[in-house]
Amino acid sequence: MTVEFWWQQATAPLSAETQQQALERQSQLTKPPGSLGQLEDIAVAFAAWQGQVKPQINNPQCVVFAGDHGVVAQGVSAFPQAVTVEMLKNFVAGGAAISVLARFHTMGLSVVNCGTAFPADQLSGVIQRAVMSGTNDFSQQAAMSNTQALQALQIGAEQIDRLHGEGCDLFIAGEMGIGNTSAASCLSALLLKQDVNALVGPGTGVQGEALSHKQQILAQSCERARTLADSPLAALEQLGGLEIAAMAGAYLRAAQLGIPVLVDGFIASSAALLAVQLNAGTRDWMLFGHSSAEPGHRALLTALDGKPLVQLGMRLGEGSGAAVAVGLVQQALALHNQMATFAEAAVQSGN
Ligand SMILES: Cc1cc2ncn([C@H]3O[C@H](COP(=O)(O)O)[C@@H](O)[C@H]3O)c2cc1C
Ligand SMILES: O=C(O)c1cccnc1
Repeated sequence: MTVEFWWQQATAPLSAETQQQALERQSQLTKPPGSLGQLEDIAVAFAAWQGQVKPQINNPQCVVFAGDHGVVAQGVSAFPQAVTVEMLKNFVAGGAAISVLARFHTMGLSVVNCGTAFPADQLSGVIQRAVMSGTNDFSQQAAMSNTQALQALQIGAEQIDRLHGEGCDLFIAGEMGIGNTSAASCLSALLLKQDVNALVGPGTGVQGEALSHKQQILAQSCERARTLADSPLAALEQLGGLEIAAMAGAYLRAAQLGIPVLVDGFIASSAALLAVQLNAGTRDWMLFGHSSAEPGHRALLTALDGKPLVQLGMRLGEGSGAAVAVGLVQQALALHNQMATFAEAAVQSGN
């Protein structure tokens, strides 16, 4: 295959040898085979990723990518657009949900401005990478140009290059952007070739007539873009978001550099599907943190064949659903690494 774009380069290989050795170790631990369920699968996956029979996570990192959405002019969110930048301040000040969870798990947290409608360039502690002042209103025209889409994908890759240099061994992409359930719904509809109305949900709390209005605007937007979006990249340009593009770029580069990712909810999974459609090998490096209450998430998880670790009725984004699952991943590795074998504990094994 000719490589036209950076994301088409091969993703990192998995170690079949340490995967096999980890499976054998699981069969020798003092428990009935399979009794730790998905926790066993996580440990074996990390063994294959790290090329170590006893894998460890020492440096988990979360990056929240922020971007605004022109389509909010159509009244598709329950909150005003100014909240995107207001929340950027809150992330840095330590008061947002993801700030608390990052502290709780001793996980690094970075915040990247990919392009907001209100000024954010003076905010200290925010990595400034604005591509444009929020996307165009995609009910009327393409959300972004091809050049802007490529730039936004690159923002995510650049963050992974930085974190790889710092020894990151588990990555979470979070997002903030009023209106981004609309972008995620439309992008997913095109990528899944599904009716957008099956994917649209309340987001920040849009209900009743306002939800019908959101559905109508998003159906019109998909109709406008359908013939123009003849590739995953074109779908991103037509109906995506800057932060969604950056998340996809981050997933793509993480898979190339061999960093496992824990995917968050609906928005993150739309970026994950985009990444997998741009390079199928990206899927090999993904775990799924939770099942979001946003209805469209189920279709994305099905398409990605992802088994979420928890279902808590969360519908926040920011990377929060993946962050709560970090503790489960850490427990899976602790059990795998520290449990005694039948021989060590002098316990009789089954037949
Ligand atoms: C205070 C606040 C904090 C948030 N943190 C994440 N989101 C989430 O809600 C937004 C998407 O929902 P919609 O498409 O309905 O606007 C995104 O910013 C997402 O990250 C938030 C939303 C609000 C209001
Ligand atoms: O699941 C998500 O990512 C989500 C759901 C609602 C609002 N914001 C994000």
